[in-house]
Amino acid sequence: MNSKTFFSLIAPAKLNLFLHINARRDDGYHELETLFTFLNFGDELSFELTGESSILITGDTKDIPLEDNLIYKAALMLQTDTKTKHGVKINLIKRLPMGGGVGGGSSDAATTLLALNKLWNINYDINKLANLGLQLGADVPVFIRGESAIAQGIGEKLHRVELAQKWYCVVHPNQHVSTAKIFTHPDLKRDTPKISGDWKQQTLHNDCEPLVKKLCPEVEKTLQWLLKYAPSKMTGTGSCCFVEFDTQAQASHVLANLPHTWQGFVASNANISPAHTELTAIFDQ
Ligand SMILES: C[C@](O)(CO)[C@H](O)COP(=O)(O)OP(=O)(O)OC[C@H]1O[C@@H](n2ccc(N)nc2=O)[C@H](O)[C@@H]1O
Ligand SMILES: Nc1ncnc2c1ncn2[C@@H]1O[C@H](COP(=O)(O)OP(=O)(O)OP(=O)(O)O)[C@@H](O)[C@H]1O
Repeated sequence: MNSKTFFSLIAPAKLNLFLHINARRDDGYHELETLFTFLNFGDELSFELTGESSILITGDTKDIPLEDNLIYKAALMLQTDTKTKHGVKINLIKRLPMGGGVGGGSSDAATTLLALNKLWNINYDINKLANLGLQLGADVPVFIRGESAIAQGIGEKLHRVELAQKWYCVVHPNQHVSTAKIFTHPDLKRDTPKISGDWKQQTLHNDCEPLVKKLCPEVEKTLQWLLKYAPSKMTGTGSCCFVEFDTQAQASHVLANLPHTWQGFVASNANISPAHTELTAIFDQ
């Protein structure tokens, strides 16, 4: 089979290394400042040109109705926008916890847009794809652009940053936290001042963490447990928590001791999204 009409791509996890909420806008969305890094771990999507115009999704779609699945929504959006006659069969292997704050749904959507842009020969530039992606979720543009970045605005204004390579042990406390529920909660802290000067010199934190700990004691327990090994943090609106190390061995040691009630994984971070690295290897070499 032709490797350009049938190929697999990762939809990597992201971590928010910090997340400051500065204000609430009139439309309910929040102005924030957050540092995104990508992990070398994620869902796996395969794309096959079928010769028909339908969009078929198979694999670990769990109980998400087709019309709500961000993979389907992304494919349909691109098909409608371009009026292409092409269709696709997409298979999903799900490894990222849903509602875990590691951006699984957004990353699936971004990988779908990046892949179909090539498979259907559309050739939209990254700006156009990122603008389309933003309609699917605030986190989609960073996955489309594929560079570790500080995000501002509602998450769509991205400033590229270079981060040192680290190893992370990411723990999912078996809790699903709804992003919308956290952002609409009256107790969410929404007034952290915008960072002025070099962000590396500042005290950085996640404004969602105190509220999620209060609403979800299992997250509090996870953060406490991880503290035995290193300073622990929560990503996004939770529920995943993580610790950072210089070596794989240190991160793997934490995972090896993880209580059985929780799941976790170990991964290094990447300044370029592994989805982009894989796509370049398929199409540009
Ligand atoms: C918190 C983060 O995970 C940080 O990476 C993201 O900003 C959330 O991104 P996302 O999951 O793609 O979010 P969306 O699907 O666009 O929005 C989910 C819900 O979160 C709230 N939301 C999201 C992003 C933002 N900047 N302000 C918000 O208030 C809105 O209530 C929205 O209804
Ligand atoms: N392909 C998909 N994969 C995961 N979730 C999906 C998908 N399609 C739709 N969703 C819906 O999106 C919701 C959020 O999923 P996601 O895994 O992106 O959450 P998250 O990791 O908390 O994201 P974020 O950090 O962006 O808030 C899920 O609860 C699910 O109902």
